[in-house]
Amino acid sequence: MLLRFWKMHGLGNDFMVIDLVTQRARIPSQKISQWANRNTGIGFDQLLLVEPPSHPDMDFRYRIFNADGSEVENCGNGARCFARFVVDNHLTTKRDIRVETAGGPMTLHLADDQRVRVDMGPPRLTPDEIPFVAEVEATQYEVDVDGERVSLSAVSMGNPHAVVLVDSVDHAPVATLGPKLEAHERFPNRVNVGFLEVVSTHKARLRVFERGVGETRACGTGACAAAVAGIQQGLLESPVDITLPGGTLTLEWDGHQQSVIMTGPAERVFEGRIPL
Ligand SMILES: N[C@H](CCC[C@H](N)C(=O)O)C(=O)O
Repeated sequence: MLLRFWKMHGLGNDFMVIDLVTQRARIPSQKISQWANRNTGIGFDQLLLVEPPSHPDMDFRYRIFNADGSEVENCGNGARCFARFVVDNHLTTKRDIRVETAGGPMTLHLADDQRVRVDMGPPRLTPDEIPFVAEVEATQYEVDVDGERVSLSAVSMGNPHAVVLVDSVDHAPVATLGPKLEAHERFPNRVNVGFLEVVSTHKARLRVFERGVGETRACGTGACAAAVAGIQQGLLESPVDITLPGGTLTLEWDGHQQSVIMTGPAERVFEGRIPL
């Protein structure tokens, strides 16, 4: 069969998006890394599947697979593209769209200025929820990386994030420390690694070495986790504009049990068909 898909991106974090509501197909896991290949495939950071919901109070099921084929709990930039996809493909007439993910429920709102506002749910901060190996919950942890002591925050947005404060993202050790932390033994499910530079109380810069991908142009859940870590440490105040290499997201968070609200763009690049 020929499978219809859209290529989309959120601030350069790019996706293959497949409608499995009007198309019936099972995607073999080995196809994901083949399609993700930027030389011999379509090329993307994540594959997003749009599926019918399994809960009556949800509009869709939203599944996310990294370029390495691993299925993950959440993708913030992908959530914005998901909203644009289902509205532009007339899969819903709603503008507040409830989706179920492996990391929990979210509400996506397509705003009039073409930006998308996502209620990402509350951050999860206890070590067990992240998961992260630690005796007690803290805003900062010390982790040994090849004999080097690294201070980091650990936050889950459904998916796990480590946030490392740096003086400048331009000189951050993304390519060296990123992969070491991604696979660190204290993160049993591996982890996304954010490098956060605080510019002012309402502005920051961020680069993210994503679990299962490597450094991306932007990471929505990473921006959420960085905002939470900065606010918890009194370095940032809500709302926070976080600028990543691909552009800027706006994050709002009023404290522990509250949802993190993320607002940003979602773009369609092209439509395609691929043999399956
Ligand atoms: N690499 C992430 C999934 C995609 C997250 C990112 N693309 C976003 O926008 O949140 C993980 O393994 O948890």
